[in-house]
Amino acid sequence: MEKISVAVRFRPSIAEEAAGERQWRIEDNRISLHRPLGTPISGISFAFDHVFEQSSTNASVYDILIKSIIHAAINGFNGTAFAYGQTSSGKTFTMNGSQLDPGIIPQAVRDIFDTTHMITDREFLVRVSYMEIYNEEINDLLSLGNQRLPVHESLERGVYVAGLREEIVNSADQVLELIKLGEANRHVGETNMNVRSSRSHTIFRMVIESSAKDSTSSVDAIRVSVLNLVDLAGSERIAKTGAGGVRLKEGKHINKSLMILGNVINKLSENGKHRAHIPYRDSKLTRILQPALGGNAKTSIICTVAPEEVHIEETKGTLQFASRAKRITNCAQVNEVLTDAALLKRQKQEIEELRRKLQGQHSEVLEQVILKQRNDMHKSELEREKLAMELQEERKSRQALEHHMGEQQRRIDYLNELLASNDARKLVQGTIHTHSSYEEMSSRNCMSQGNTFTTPIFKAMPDQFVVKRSNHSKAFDSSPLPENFTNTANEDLWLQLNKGFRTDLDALQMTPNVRYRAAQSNDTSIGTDLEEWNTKERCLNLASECKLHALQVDALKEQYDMLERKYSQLREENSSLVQTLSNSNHDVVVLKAQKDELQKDLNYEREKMRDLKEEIRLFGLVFAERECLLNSLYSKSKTMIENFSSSQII
Ligand SMILES: Nc1ncnc2c1ncn2[C@@H]1O[C@H](COP(=O)(O)OP(=O)(O)OP(=O)(O)O)[C@@H](O)[C@H]1O
Repeated sequence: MEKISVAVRFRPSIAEEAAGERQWRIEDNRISLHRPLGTPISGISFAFDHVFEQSSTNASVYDILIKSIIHAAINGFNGTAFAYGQTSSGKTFTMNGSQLDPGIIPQAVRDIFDTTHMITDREFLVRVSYMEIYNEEINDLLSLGNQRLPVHESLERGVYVAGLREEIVNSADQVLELIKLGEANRHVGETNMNVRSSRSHTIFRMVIESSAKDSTSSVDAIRVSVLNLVDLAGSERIAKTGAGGVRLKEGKHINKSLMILGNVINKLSENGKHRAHIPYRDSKLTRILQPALGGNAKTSIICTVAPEEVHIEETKGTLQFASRAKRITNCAQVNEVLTDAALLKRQKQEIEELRRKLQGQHSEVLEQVILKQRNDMHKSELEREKLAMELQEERKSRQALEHHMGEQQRRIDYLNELLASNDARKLVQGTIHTHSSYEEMSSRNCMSQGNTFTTPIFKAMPDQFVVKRSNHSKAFDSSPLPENFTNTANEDLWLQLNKGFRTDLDALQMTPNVRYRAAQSNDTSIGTDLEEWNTKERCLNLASECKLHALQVDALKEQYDMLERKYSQLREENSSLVQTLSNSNHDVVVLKAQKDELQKDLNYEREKMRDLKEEIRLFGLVFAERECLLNSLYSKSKTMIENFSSSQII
């Protein structure tokens, strides 16, 4: 068990400090508020793991607070670092930094690649993703088409965002390019407080998998760690940011999710014994950060604050949040995976084989080929996963619809049965003529009543309340309550009562243009008629609802078929990728054989050259010997000739 490490960072003051203002003072990682005259204000003093002054750099924040988490992540521990604070207090500056003073994210990326390159006995696979939570919806910052992604949970993967693009990477520069792309897609906007205010929470995620290089056994564990670097949107006072319209809506979502984060931290900071339910599920942010808050991760929070007097209340709020966060304990452990959940494990054999064969041959180019193939394989895996999920959803909604339709059908059957028994009863009583539709029934009723239509009585009605249509319809300006208000109403009366609301009269047109008379409450056939009428109408409604559902089912079936097609297309693509991979394996084998042949020829030539050299050397030796012999013969004969000539002269 270890505590979350919490630091506070003051951003440089924007305004000149005026005399007579309260001030924050920093002493040995303790922050306290002082009166203008310098005396401390009691009760406003906080201690943290570290406090960074206004002049601090991102490099020092990284070294003191973040580096250990990054190194632990390389060794298999989950890690999270996030920046929390009011708007314009320097969160984005801390996470992203500037050209001159790179922030935590670029420093972490460089550190990861520098460190993993130095570890020679392990092989690493790093993948990255980048998402934002904007107005409580998750968007993929690396793929614009991936919006409103769902959060899922599984035993193997824990809480994860389904369908998020993940890129396998092998250099810091490559990751920094991806971050640039993501930054361009992030929601930012201008407020009174910040010209480039982050309007969403962003989570930059790196998954680091590693395995021992010399391990050949397929049951060896692979370490998988997840590193989240989070730049939260800033809490804001709507009055201060001057937000309206879109900004206001964003601000409400931001404040709400930060409030839920605060709730989670409050609950976690309570004494373990009395700890209540932790509301992780109340927001997407807390759900995704769940392992970082009271779970299996090493976590650092950097709380950024503004030093100005005008922000004292917000700063106090941030410091209180930070104090509570300091009490949270996490339980981080190395994550070792034995199943196929590790990507490295799934890809390892093929890639290893390829790499072994390609060793020494244009290695940079071939590394790129391997990386591309890794990414293609991973992408098609993700795509397949997404499609499988969509298929499952479709299946569920189809099942639900079919179930619903079945229910409707049962209800229709039941109602038909009811009707049939009702008809039978009436036949026995001899009071009903056969009819097959609602219209028939209506006309039968009209005819059987002469020129009058018996309307059912639901409650006790006042005598006979009769509506009579006249042929003219005029709009009236006022509706004085008629003095002679009787039980008989004609259109004029309706118009007076409704201030000329014609819609009511239009509705009345649905009934035959005849004089109506309310039925007497003692008419015994009315109850049955009403039941029959209602039943028929419900039948008609249900039938049309069924038709609609059938249409929906057809559309869903089509969509389902389309998804199936897409799924099988992807499978094909995947198998063609595997085929390409095996082709390139084959090419590598051929290349290697050619190289071996050439090597053999070269060796043969070398040997020949050595023999020739030896021959030349021997020849040189013989030549020198002969030359020596000749020289001595020459000098001997020369001496002899001289001797001979001198003996002749004497
Ligand atoms: N430590 C710092 N050193 C230099 N400049 C800083 C520092 N912190 C913040 N700033 C500057 O202050 C301004 C606001 O900072 P930033 O955008 O990082 O705030 P924020 O907390 O991310 O705001 P929001 O929540 O609105 O997105 C920026 O211009 C940034 O460059």
